[in-house]
Amino acid sequence: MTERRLLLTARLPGLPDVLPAGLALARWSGGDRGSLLRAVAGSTALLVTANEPVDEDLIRAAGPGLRVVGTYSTGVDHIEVEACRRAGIQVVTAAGALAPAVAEHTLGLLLACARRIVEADRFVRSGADWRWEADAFLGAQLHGRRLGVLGLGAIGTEVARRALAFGMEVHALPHRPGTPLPPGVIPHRDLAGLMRVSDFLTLHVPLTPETDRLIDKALLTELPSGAIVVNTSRGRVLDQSALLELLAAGHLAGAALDVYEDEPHVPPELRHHPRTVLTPHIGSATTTARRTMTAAVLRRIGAALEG
Ligand SMILES: NC(=O)C1=CN([C@@H]2O[C@H](COP(=O)(O)OP(=O)(O)OC[C@H]3O[C@@H](n4cnc5c(N)ncnc54)[C@H](O)[C@@H]3O)[C@@H](O)[C@H]2O)C=CC1
Ligand SMILES: O=CC(=O)O
Repeated sequence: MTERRLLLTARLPGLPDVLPAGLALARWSGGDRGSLLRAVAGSTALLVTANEPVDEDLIRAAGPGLRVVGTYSTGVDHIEVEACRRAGIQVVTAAGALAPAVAEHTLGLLLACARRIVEADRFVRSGADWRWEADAFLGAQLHGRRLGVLGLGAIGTEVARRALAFGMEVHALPHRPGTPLPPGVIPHRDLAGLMRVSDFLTLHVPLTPETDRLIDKALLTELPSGAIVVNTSRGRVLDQSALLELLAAGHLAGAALDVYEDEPHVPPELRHHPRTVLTPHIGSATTTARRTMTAAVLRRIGAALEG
């Protein structure tokens, strides 16, 4: 019997504990696309991260033995799911394991931006001479203010619950009309209406043809003046140039981003703006979430291979 091989493209926390039985592990140690195409040949299963697009070239390079592609993520926008389906390859994800971690990061970004924590931290570290002043580093309070949540799935719902606990008024747009929302969340009928009430806007939709640059300049302009935008979904859900324009014009007070249009490139205008808070796509980066993600995706790869 030929050996069944699982090719991994990354180091995964918690891996030695949870490897499915009957699979030999191979690791791609990084490099250019060509080296990944060579490494995948003959694999039965492939476990990628959101950094590695899974397209027809990769499927062809793997050969006919490839039966399952697992991704160490919730999002599948880097995977040509239809091409996998045509080739009889199942796609499994780490969904479900990371929503609390991403929700905590989202609230962390929101607080950091609204309360100017990163700016204030830089100021203290600069060694500047300071004393308490009544009008220094004035920021926006979350309590009593309105948060618009776009995408009320696993992560958006966790964010909404935490925001309600902070005393915020939480507004959202049900994806399908009539879908019940979590208790306490105020429903809207259209996106422009949601924008108009959002002192803070947080994005949690997957990147799909429908959501690609969904939040464009017209919608950003509908936000109240002084609004803050938080994005931990995918960079391309938001028109990044429009965001920059509205930040520069002062219509938006700030932006807190974990994801970017063209990762890992972050434009200088974003990096140098005093009211942006920027993290390098680390929404799910807690030890707990990452170990749970490893276990979840490997269990799903094992189950897919067992049929
Ligand atoms: N920054 C990070 O490290 C992470 C980012 N993500 C991103 O967050 C996204 C969401 O993750 P989950 O909440 O787990 O996914 P999910 O599938 O549970 O929720 C997505 C929700 O968005 C809704 N939706 C889709 N299109 C919509 C539209 N046009 N208008 C309104 N609602 C719409 C869906 O109905 C669903 O309720 C992922 O697809 C991924 O891109 C996920 C994990 C970590
Ligand atoms: O971006 C990360 C994911 O899990 O999706």
